[in-house]
Amino acid sequence: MTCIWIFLKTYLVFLLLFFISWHSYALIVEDSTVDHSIEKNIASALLLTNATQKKAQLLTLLNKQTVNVKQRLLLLDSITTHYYLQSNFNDALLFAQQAVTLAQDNYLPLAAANALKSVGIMHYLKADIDIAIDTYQEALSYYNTTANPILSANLLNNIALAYSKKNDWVAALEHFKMADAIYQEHGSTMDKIDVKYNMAGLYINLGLASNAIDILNEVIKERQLINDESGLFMAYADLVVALKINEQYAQAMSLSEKVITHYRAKKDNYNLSSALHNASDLYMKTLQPIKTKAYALEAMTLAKQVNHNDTYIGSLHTLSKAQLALGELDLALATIRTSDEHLKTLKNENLLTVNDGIESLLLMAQGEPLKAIALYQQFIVDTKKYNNENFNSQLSKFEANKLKQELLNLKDQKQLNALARENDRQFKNTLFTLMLCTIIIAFLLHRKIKDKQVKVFLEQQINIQTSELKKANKKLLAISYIDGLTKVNNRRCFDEDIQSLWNNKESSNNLCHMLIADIDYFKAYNDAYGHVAGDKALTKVAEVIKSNIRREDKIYRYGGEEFVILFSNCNAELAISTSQRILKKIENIEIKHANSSYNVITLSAGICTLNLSEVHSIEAFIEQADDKLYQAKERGRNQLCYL
Ligand SMILES: Nc1nc2c(ncn2[C@@H]2O[C@H](COP(=O)(O)OP(=O)(O)OP(=O)(O)O)[C@@H](O)[C@H]2O)c(=O)[nH]1
Repeated sequence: MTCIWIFLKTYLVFLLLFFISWHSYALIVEDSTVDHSIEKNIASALLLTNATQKKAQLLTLLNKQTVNVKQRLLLLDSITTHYYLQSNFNDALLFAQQAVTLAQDNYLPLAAANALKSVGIMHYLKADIDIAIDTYQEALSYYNTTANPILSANLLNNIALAYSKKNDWVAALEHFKMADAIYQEHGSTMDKIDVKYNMAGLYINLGLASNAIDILNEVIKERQLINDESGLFMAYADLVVALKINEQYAQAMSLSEKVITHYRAKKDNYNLSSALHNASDLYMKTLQPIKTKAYALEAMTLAKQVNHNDTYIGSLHTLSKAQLALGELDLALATIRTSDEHLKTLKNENLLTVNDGIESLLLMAQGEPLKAIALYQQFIVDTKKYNNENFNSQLSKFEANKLKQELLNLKDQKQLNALARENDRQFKNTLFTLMLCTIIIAFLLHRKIKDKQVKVFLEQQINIQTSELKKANKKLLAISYIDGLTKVNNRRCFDEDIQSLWNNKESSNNLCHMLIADIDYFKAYNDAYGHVAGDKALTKVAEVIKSNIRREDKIYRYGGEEFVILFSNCNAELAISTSQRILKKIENIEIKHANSSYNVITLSAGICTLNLSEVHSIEAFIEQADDKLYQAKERGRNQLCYL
């Protein structure tokens, strides 16, 4: 046994050592596949503050052969981010696309989805909205396989924004709803604020400025609370636009200056160009053409640098209006024509019409009335069309109101859902409590019923047992006073009866007599016929005595072959004559007794009457009777002697 134990212990220690060595070996082998110097270099490159140096280092590392897939993906992503921050969306797009190919070739769904999302963002920023949406959808299919709801929601959000950009409000709303549903269940506070922010964007696009203002003020408060500076300024920028639409110019302008200062400090030219464009538009609306021109020119320059097409075209338009207001007719005309070129490529009919109006005014001012009239006619035709579109836009505003209602319903629905969930929870709690109470009550009732049943049963049992016990006691008591052999009263019974008789001797007028009888030569009988025959003879004698006395008289087996009779309520003559008759009867039944001088069983007896003046104790009374019995024996047996 000890040997087996030692063997087992050694085997276990060996196994443990083997496991530790194998694990260490595996770690070494795994480590050897990673080039740590590359990891360190990537980390130090990412920490560089000089953008040019950073890009150069990242590109150098990307070209190294020893870079593994994971590191390559990290590098591509960092380079994409670098170009994005530089607002170089074309180059950012190239590197993001490389990351997509690499991730797809290596079957890395999450990395592929992330890279596709970057590609989508770049297309969006380049205003290639349809391609952006397709790319986002492709990324979404990857995210769905990675089962990460928040990533999917973020993408749905991006898709919604892209649809907003396309003025496809229904699709935008649909995607916002899908994203919102996920955020409500799985999203962080930040995610939920982002949904609000995007909803505000939708309101701006729908022309529902006051709704947008309300939501944006909420978003601003929440972003201030969580110190989300970049999100906060994006909300400020949108609030500027919403305030402008709502014609709250003073507020819009002061906020606009704050936003410009922020983006200038951050050197974020993309957002700065938008902010400058919004400001120039604001100044034009408040009839400040010099400021309008300055801001529009700066916005154009920056927008061109960062390929922000919308801002560039919008700024050209504002600039032309400012130039016209300043009387710079040639410059205004040139600006309008440049704007026309861009609008034609973008097929923006509305703005083209507006440009025509401005241009005809300019031609008239320049002394070219024929051209001006032709253009004006064109302007009239287009304006009609534009007015129609304006009507349509009114219609779409009507639609927008419906959408607004739908958005509010969505909000209400959310509250209703929350309420329903709360009600459901409360209902379940109540149901559970009720069930618990019911179970407890049922249990208690069951116990009570059972207890009652048990109690009744026990009571019945007790009653039965008690009555049986009483019967048994009665029986026992009766038995305890009866002689087992002869079935007449025993000595105990006699002792109690004589005691009670003695106790009542003075109060009662009862005349009482005691007979003591003894079978003659009974020893000889036993000797001759045996004890069984002796017992039978004893029983027979008892029977004879019993059947010859009155109901009020009592027979007792006093001991061995001796019997006592207590006679009550009778005179001495009756007691003596009864006794003599009994003796005669015994003789006459002729129980054969060869060793007796009478040849049959006989009785000798002594009888006396209780006389209180003569006897002073029970014993004395018994002694009197006993003396008489002795006398009967002395006189030859088979006879009665009395006092
Ligand atoms: N068979 C039987 N014998 C008993 C019983 N009780 C007492 N005896 C017998 O009764 C006999 C009594 O004998 P004794 O006291 O000597 O008296 P006796 O032989 O009757 O003589 P006398 O009384 O002088 O006539 C004894 O032998 C007892 O054993 C009993 O329950 N059954």
